[in-house]
Formats: sequence, structure tokens, C-alpha cells
Amino acid sequence: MAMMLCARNLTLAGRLDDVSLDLSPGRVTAICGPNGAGKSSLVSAMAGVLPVAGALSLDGHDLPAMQPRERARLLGYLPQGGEAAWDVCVRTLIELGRLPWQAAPLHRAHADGAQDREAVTQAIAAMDLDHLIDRPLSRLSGGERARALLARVLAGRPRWVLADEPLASLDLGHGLRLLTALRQQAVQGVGVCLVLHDLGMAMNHADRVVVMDRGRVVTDGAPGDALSEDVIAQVWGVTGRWLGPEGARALSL
Ligand SMILES: Nc1ncnc2c1ncn2[C@@H]1O[C@H](COP(=O)(O)OP(=O)(O)OP(=O)(O)O)[C@@H](O)[C@H]1O
Repeated sequence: MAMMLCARNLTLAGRLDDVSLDLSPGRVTAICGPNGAGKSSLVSAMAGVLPVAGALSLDGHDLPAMQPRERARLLGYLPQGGEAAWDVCVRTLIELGRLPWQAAPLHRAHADGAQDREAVTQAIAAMDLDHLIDRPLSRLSGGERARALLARVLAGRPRWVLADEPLASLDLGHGLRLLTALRQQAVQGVGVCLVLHDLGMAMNHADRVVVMDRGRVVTDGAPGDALSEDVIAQVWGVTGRWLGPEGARALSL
């Protein structure tokens, strides 16, 4: 059975107002909406980080009841503007992504075994971090740090990746690279759910777009429908026109 991520009637006063959503794996879903719409609240609730009223399940299992380690194996979460707790080097940070898979996580902080090494190596390559692996996090640029934090999530090889504005501090090339890496994950059956502010990126790279406003889902569907010019006018209060062919659209304001 597909590993569906299901949210039912998620509610948190002032932040989420009865949000229900079924997300399918193997697809890239973008969550869009203006500041304060509830995007981060929704994604952190789905990641199990923000307690809310309502129900959440993964593959039919109640998410809040799951052991944290089991949940960490299944679901990788990249918070908005994420910071690392310690000033370790990039390689160590990424190896920490393997922790949920280790038999005695408190005793073995280093990646061990062929599978761990392969997952770490792939994550380093996917985020273009080979030349930075020995650098302490405190000596990285904001975008480099963001890539390292995402590489840690990828190293855990979760079945779901939830990322809150992963493109926020990335340059154009690394932003595209990140989307390509996440698309590869989706092709391999991973569920990908991203908060995106860049509507062009959502339009061209997502399979499905969920638009939120004031704690509620306003539209949900194929990017062209969910992000129509009418919706953009209504939700963002901006008059824009989509130009260019499908898959390479740009919003002209
Ligand atoms: N810790 C908090 N306590 C109380 N209210 C909060 C808290 N964090 C956010 N909010 C409020 O909840 C609402 C939704 O916030 P949320 O961060 O989910 O929005 P968002 O869509 O992710 O916004 P942005 O695009 O600005 O990141 C906003 O009205 C915000 O002011």
C-alpha cells in the first residue's frame, strides 16, 4: 500500500483552521500562500513537531503515537531557516542524519556500515558539498548551511521529506539542484512536500499545489489550476500573468 500521509481536521487557534489533506508519495507537493497563512504550522504539524488538534496518519498508522525513532526513519523534516544545534563539520552533521538507523544511537555518533556510508556520500553529492565536508558549520554561508541541513535529511533516506522554504537562501543553480534532487527522490517513491514562496518554482516543479490563506486550504490541485491568475489575485492581492510554455512558466507582475 502506498505510504499516504493523511491530515484530518488539523486545528490550532489562530494558525490552522480545520485543515484536511491526503498526500500521496512519489509526488512533489508544494504548499504556497502569503505570510502567516499557516504553511509552516501545517508542515510542522505533519512532521509531528507542532501539537495540534485533529488526526495525522502515515500509511494508516497514527503519527503522534509512533515512537520518535520510527517516525524519524520515515519522515525527514527541514524546518524554516533551520539551524544546527552544534558547530560540527559538514560531514558530521550529515552523518547525524543516519542516527535513527543505528542500533545504539547514543553510543555511536558516526555513520557506520556500507549503507550508512553510501547514504551519506549520496547526500553530499546531491547537495554539492564535497568541497565543504570538513568545514565547521559556523564558517559556511547561509545557503551552504541550508544545503548541509537538507543533506542531513536526505542521508536518513526517509520515505517522506517535509521541507519548509528549502529554497529561501539558495542561489538559482543550487535551488534548481535541490529541486532536481527532490524530484529524483519522488521518482523513487518518496513523498515530497515543500513550502515554496516562489510561485514560478511551484508552478513548474510541483505535481500538486496546495494554496493556504488564513489557516485554511483555499485551492488544491494541479499547479495551473491551484495557482491560476484569479487565485493569485484573490489570495496575494496581486495582478499577475503567467507567461511562457507549460513547465517553464514565469509570473509577470
Ligand atoms: N509560535 C507561535 N505562536 C502563536 N502564533 C503563531 C506562532 N507562530 C506563528 N503564529 C501565527 O500563526 C499564523 C500562521 O503562521 P505560520 O508560521 O504557520 O505561517 P506561514 O504561512 O508559514 O508564514 P510565512 O510565510 O510568514 O512563513 C500566523 O498568523 C502567525 O502569526
